[in-house]
Amino acid sequence: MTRPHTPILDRVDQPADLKCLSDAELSQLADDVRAEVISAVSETGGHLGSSLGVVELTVALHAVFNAPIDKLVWDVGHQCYPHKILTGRRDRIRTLRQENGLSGFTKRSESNYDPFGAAHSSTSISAALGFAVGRDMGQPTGDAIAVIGDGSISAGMAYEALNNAGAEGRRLFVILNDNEMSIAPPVGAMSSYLSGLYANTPLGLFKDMAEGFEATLPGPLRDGAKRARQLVTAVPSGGTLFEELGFSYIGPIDGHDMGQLLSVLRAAKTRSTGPVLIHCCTTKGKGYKPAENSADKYHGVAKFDVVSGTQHKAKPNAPSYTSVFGNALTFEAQHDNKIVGVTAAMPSGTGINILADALPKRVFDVGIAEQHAVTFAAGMAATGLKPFCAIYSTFLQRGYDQIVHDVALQNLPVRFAIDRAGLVGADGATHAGSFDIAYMANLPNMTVMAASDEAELMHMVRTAAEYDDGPIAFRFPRGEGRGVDMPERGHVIEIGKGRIVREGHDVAILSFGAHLGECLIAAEELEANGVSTTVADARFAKPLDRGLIHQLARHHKALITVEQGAKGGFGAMVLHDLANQGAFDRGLSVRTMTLPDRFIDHASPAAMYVDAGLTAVDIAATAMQAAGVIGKLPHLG
Ligand SMILES: Cc1ncc(C[n+]2csc(CCOP(=O)(O)OP(=O)(O)O)c2C)c(N)n1
Ligand SMILES: CC(=O)[C@@H](O)[C@H](O)COP(=O)(O)O
Ligand SMILES: [Mg+2]
Repeated sequence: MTRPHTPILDRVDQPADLKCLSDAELSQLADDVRAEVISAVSETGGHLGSSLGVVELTVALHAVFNAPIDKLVWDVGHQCYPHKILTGRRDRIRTLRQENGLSGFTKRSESNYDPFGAAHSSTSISAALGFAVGRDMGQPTGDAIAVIGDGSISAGMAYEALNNAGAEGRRLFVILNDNEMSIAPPVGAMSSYLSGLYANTPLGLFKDMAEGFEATLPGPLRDGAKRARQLVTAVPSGGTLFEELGFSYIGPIDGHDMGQLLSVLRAAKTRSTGPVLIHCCTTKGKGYKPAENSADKYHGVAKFDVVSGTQHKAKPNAPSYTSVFGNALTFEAQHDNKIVGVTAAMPSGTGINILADALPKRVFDVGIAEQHAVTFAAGMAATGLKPFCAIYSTFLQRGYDQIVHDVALQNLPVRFAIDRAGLVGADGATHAGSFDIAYMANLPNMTVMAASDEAELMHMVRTAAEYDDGPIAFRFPRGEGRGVDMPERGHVIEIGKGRIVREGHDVAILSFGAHLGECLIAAEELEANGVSTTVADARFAKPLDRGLIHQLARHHKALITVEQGAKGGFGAMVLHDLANQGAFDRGLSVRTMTLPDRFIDHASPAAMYVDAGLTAVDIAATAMQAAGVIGKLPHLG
């Protein structure tokens, strides 16, 4: 593959090297970095659009500030590829998101230029304020700079941080990277507010700032310039929300104009004593036409052809769980006008876009605001509506107190559609859906299901739609289904009832969720070793199918539970039940197979499950060991 010609970038190993470059060379460096990002991501896939949008900003920040003593905190971290290239990781940039390669996000263990890890949004201002306090209390820390996007600033945490930072009044820089995009076009009043801030101030008016900050400030009627001068003169005038919160506001500025960026950052660095917000306007996908022209601005892409922009996506063998969910929900909603869908800035990721296309008035995209999404759904449920709150397992963690306090405690029938359950692959540990079984199943009133295939998912959507007695959750993984036959419409499953999928008499494997396929493969291998194996699909972690568990416990030597989730989940529930029914007193041999008690690094999902010890071989080996059978696993080993 031809590598781009990058003469200036070739002279840069560390941010310190930028200090030797002229402003004109810094502009050329940005061009080189952009070419390198496009080339690298074409080979790895990843979050291209966001990274392309901050190329100039990244170069300017590293030219003006002094990382790693100054702390550059990237919100989400999905836009940090230019930062990685400039901070000693260029030699590994083509390993992005690959097994044993660079993470797709900032990660403390990867580089001391990543002072704070991320991947979930809206944490940067809080973390940067923490660094500012550390600095002021004598810790070896320089300036703290948070870079946060217009999508990410919609989350509650960002306001909690602005509120605190404004009151603290410490020197702190927040760069608002406003590209008028989240993953989807941004939603909400804050987004409109930000657009309004620069609607009447063409960015071109700030061009002169490239030649000198103070001397060339545009006229007094231009709000952004007025505020920039206010920073310089320290005369407060108020006006923007950020100023009301105690920040100096500068902007809007053109985030692709190196001259403007350098002037403003240098002035802010030299003069500010308190918190400053620099409103920087950028274009997601900047400088790569296929990205700029696409509806999602190439937010997240597969490997692609650089010339055409065509992505190399593998042909699916079965529909994705997400699309099965979206279609099933739409079908149910067409039959029940109380059903509504809620997403927190992930309409296509969750399949809620399918419902939105069919019934737009029945869908609510609340922005990146999972906590609000949950309580908002609870409010709707209290009126008799049937909200389906569709949130990835990992992001639902944000809304946990709301699940406990607003939903479960009040026994409100919110339906939680938990996508990306289990290990998700290239996004890695930050995005793994590891904990939801444990954190949902321990809640009074909550019903917890997991789909073992796409047909089961349809049944669970229907079951949830018709279940009104309290909150109910169903989880399903990222990616395609198992290719099973699907009904036209799901049927209602009896609450708390699992099913036997295969009958045997030595060992029972009780699967919860989408690892059923691996359990069935393991059963074949066990059979080949003379171990007759039952496989059951538990369907419910709560309420447990106690009758099924008793039956398996009584009629087998060993019982193995399998789940795509952390310890403390389904297996733990089964252990409690077995202990309390005295199964161990009768000598039953039990093993629980869960994700291990550690975070698993990014790789393909299959490789991550190997790392986790949750393959079909692992299941078969565990079952043989539990049953006291010595043998080999010829086909799998
Ligand atoms: C808590 C949380 N919810 C949802 C997401 C998924 N997510 C990742 S990036 C993103 C959009 C962020 O938009 P913005 O901050 O404007 O950055 P841009 O992608 O435009 O550069 C979303 C919704 C997340 N990472 N964290
Ligand atoms: C950065 C982020 O949080 C999202 O862009 C995420 O990577 C999307 O994941 P999916 O590809 O599984 O929708
Ligand atoms: Mg954005």
